[in-house]
Amino acid sequence: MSISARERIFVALDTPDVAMAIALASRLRGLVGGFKVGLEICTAVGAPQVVRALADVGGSVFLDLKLHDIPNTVAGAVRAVCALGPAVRMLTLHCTGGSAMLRAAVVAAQAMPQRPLLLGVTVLTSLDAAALSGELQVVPSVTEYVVHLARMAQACGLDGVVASPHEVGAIRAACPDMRIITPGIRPRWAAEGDQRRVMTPADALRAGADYLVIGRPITNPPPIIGDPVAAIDRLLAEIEQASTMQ
Ligand SMILES: O=c1ccn([C@@H]2O[C@H](COP(=O)(O)O)[C@@H](O)[C@H]2O)c(=O)[nH]1
Repeated sequence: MSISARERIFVALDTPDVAMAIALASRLRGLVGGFKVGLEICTAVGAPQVVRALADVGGSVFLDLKLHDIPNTVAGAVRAVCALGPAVRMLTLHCTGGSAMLRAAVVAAQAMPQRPLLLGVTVLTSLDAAALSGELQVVPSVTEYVVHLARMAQACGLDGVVASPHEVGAIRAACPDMRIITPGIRPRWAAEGDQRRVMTPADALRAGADYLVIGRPITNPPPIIGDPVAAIDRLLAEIEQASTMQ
């Protein structure tokens, strides 16, 4: 069954205010595929509270905790997330935690009655080639390193990876069965901000991304666009227009 562009969008609810996040999710439910919650709101109020509140709204939850610790600790955190129930559809962990950590996460999840998809974060979309080769001293190119991490994630049993849209083609060629989730999505009318490896929603979907994570362009759109609902309408119109021009 093919998935619509709308269903491929997860809105990043980056706020410490759970009431505000839930109000926005209630407004946007049905217009997008689901909601991504991460470090800001989960640190402010706790992941269980956030997940339960979003589940009450009826939203599908992408829990972007970016777990990165020793295998035993990550396994425990994965079990705790699994216990939150089926509302959590996806969970992230950093590939750079290494294969022992990734395998421990998979084993822990598989032992639970239900589990979310486990996604490995490759190279953060806020990093560019200069940061990777300079301050982080990573020798391969961004794409080579992302593909290396994706292959490792696949070998460890993860379900997919998080990467920039620029690496989707290379990941797809190396790991055809892995789901690919792309943040770093910027329509032409939205500010890049701290993101570095960005692409428009239409181009990211054309590149083959399975899901797009979009935060500020929807939650805080520029005045010429209007409010979050108008931003989604505009994004979808641009995706539709690009597909008819192909
Ligand atoms: O490499 C990554 C991994 C995760 N993210 C998260 O996605 C959203 C993007 O929000 P925008 O406002 O659209 O920039 C945010 O929650 C990040 O934590 C990412 O950007 N890059």
